[in-house]
Amino acid sequence: MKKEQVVNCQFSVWYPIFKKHTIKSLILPLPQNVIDYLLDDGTLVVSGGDNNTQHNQTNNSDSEEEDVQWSDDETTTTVTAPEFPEFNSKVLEAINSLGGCVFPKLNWSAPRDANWIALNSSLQCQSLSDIFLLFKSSDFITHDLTQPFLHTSDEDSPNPAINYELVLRKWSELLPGGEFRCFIKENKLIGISQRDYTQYYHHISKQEAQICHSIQEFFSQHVQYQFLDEDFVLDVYRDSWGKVWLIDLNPFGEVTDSLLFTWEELTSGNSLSANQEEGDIAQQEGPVFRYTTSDVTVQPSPCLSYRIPRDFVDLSTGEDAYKLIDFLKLVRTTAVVITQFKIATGLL
Ligand SMILES: Nc1ncnc2c1ncn2[C@@H]1O[C@H](COP(=O)(O)OP(=O)(O)OP(=O)(O)O)[C@@H](O)[C@H]1O
Repeated sequence: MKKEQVVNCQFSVWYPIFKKHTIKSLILPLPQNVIDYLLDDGTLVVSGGDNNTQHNQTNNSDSEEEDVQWSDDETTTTVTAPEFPEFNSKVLEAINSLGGCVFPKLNWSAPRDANWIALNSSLQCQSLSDIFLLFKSSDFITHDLTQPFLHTSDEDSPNPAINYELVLRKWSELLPGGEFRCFIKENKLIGISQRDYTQYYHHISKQEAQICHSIQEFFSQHVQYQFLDEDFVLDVYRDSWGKVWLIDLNPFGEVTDSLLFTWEELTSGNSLSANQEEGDIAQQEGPVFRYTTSDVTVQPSPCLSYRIPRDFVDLSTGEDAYKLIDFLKLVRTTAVVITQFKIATGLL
């Protein structure tokens, strides 16, 4: 996978090409001070309260009296949030024009690994502070900002310049059983995988031929030969009427999860073979379709390890589990207390 392929898979590159077949979205350039804020480790976020403000902590506060001590770490204290009034009003305007609820992304990634931190445990956002809370808690967002060209084969060539963007997509309730990932090589659809392979969906085994056919048709009518590259990965959604929508476009390579395939299989040049464990239909000249066929093969969710910091995952067994639960309760209570304090004192 070359750097150019990563550049081409940015939202702002593929969205104009496939606008008619995907969820309505708006793209806002991300100002440098917002990027700096997102990358600043010493700054924490407390969610809640007013939709227009975020509540954070930075170093070197001038307003010590208003501070709330949040941690023992001397470098981290609670102070008035940095404000980005101009950017904030652009974001709110965009959110309103998309119906009031959005799904946020950066150039490539959504903060899928951080939904556990949101009060509603969802990526649904109604304000800039909702977005900041998710972005600042997400390794996927940090990856976009700091190492977007990881796993590229031309790593010695200079990195292309990236204009960072906030992508706001109209919130849509997507049923996980309707999501599929398609692997396109040399402009041919070679493989389709159930996106959420951790679950068994009865309707997929019942309708495998129709699903495969509708995705193939969508691909050949609307996608094939339309994109800048001939190798890429497409995420699609088949709604309850059988209509297929484009959800996302990703680079064809290690940086993208190959789900029920392996990258070795996908890149070897050999035709994909049937897999005994998962549903797997191969039509002549058609893609191989893999899905989970029974509860027996169900696997743990790939995002499980992101819900809480890794050290806490280790703590979560044995007698230390109680300490972990107490700690998490304390974190949440502290966040609520800080928010209530700020509301009471007019800081929010
Ligand atoms: N507009 C939306 N409204 C609600 N949920 C959405 C929306 N867009 C995407 N999702 C959900 O979020 C998931 C991740 O979205 P998306 O593929 O855009 O993120 P990503 O970070 O690029 O993921 P990946 O790197 O795996 O491609 C989707 O599989 C879908 O379940």
